[in-house]
Amino acid sequence: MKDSNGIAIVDMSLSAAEVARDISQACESSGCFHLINHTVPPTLLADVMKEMDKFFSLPLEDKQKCFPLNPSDDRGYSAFATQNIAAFMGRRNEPNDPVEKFAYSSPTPLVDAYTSPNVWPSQLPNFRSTMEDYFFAVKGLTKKLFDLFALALKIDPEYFSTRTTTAPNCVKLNHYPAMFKAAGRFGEHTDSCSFTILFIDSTPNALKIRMPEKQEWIPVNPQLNGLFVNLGDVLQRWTNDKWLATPHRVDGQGNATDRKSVAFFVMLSSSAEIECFPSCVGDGAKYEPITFYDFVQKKIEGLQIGLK
Ligand SMILES: O=C(O)CCC(=O)C(=O)O
Ligand SMILES: [Fe+2]
Repeated sequence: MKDSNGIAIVDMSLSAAEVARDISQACESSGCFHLINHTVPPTLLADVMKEMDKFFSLPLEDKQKCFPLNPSDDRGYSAFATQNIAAFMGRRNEPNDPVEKFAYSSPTPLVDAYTSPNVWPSQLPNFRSTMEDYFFAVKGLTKKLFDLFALALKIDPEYFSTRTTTAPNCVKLNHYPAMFKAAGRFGEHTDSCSFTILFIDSTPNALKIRMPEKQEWIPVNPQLNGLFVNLGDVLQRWTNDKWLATPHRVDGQGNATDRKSVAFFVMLSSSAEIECFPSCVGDGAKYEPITFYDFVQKKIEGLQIGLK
């Protein structure tokens, strides 16, 4: 099944074998798919949007009380236009992204080199519990997806669980205020994690992915109560480029409306080695094994990452 723009729709109510087949086709051809009939309740999705609205509507000084204790921690509030995804991807001359964010990680403390403490607003009685419920609901979905990936790739499902025990999965709430000019909202990038589960609002033609075949940018318009999954660099590397990390960006269309999205980045434990799956090595692995921690550090430093 595909949407009107040709993006795969994976229906989780089908049999595991059928879902694994559809995921496999989508990941090989574009690295992304809509997910419908997943396990995250629509009422929770609606509550997340409601609480986000309340948070981003707070006066700036209240949001600033949620700055992380250590400024380099990716937690709590990041003010409007203070981050630059293009620089992270090695492009130095693009403006900061016109977005403000709130980031948090697992409600249960983890011992992992990437973990830093969550920060919560004190003014909103339901914000923290809603976001924690969302974390656990999506975490449960990631476990199901990992099992389906294992089926699709003919590997032991334990492969993923042993490498994600202390993974500092991170949720980012993104708020793009309305703007009356046609500037892009979030620059082109691939995510540095294994995969991302995105929950986007209904602003049309904002998020775009680049389809590998014709290199054209295709809009991602959400399915009703659906989620959108895009693979990150780690799954591409794990699969020796059989599955693709999807380049994506948020365009200026729809800028006249306020836009919100929620990204759940599915990470690995920092010390986990990323090594090509035996079932994908074929004529030889293209990449050296590397720990997840080193992989991300090297991406930040803009280095070639262990290409053979
Ligand atoms: O806002 C969006 O739809 C995409 C955000 C995104 O790509 C990211 O946070 O990595
Ligand atoms: Fe992204």
